[in-house]
Amino acid sequence: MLEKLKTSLINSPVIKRGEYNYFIHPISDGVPSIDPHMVEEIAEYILQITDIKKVDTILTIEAMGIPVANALSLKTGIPLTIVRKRPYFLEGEVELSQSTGYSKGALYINGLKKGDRVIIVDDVISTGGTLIALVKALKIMGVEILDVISVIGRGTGYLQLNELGVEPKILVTIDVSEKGVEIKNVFGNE
Ligand SMILES: O=P(O)(O)OC[C@H]1O[C@H](OP(=O)(O)OP(=O)(O)O)[C@H](O)[C@@H]1O
Ligand SMILES: Nc1nc2[nH]cnc2c(=O)[nH]1
Repeated sequence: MLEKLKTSLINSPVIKRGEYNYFIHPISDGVPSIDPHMVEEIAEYILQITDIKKVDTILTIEAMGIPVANALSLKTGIPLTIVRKRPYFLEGEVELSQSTGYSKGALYINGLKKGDRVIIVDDVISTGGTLIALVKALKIMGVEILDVISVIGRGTGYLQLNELGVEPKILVTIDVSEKGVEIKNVFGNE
């Protein structure tokens, strides 16, 4: 399972962003181009491992969470809410600061209210900086997080989510070094 994802990940080029070994892959970068059959394979897999019935909206983060989250939204008919990188100044907008292994910035949540039940879908979890900030903000807002899914995982950042009471489901865990990408684990194959 997830053969297209695994095979393409193993061949991902790795560049330096500062000291950070950054892999380049269609799902996490849209580069070189995104194979819709790979997105379909991923979306199907996610629907097998998460209970989507009670979800009010699928929540993703601009930008590269969008392709997979949108595929899920189309397949399920559940609305898609995108956490953006620019403000909209709408009533109730929530700002949070995001940091990754190579960038810092602000994120803005609109369209969610207390009691909303969401699943968070993103493309990559690495330091966990993005999802930790988002989960903390959602808890303050009183939004109910039913599941957290990341297509690709690297490093140990996900462990800090455990401390927030969240067990992210990571479809494929990888190791990244200057030499390239290695597959460590596939979710459900434990
Ligand atoms: O676990 P972390 O260290 O936070 O890294 C994971 C985040 O990195 C990427 O976001 P980025 O801000 O690079 O934006 P992009 O999706 O627009 O590429 C990715 O989409 C994740 O949200
Ligand atoms: N494409 C890509 N996105 C990331 N987000 C956090 N780390 C990475 C990485 O190494 N590659």
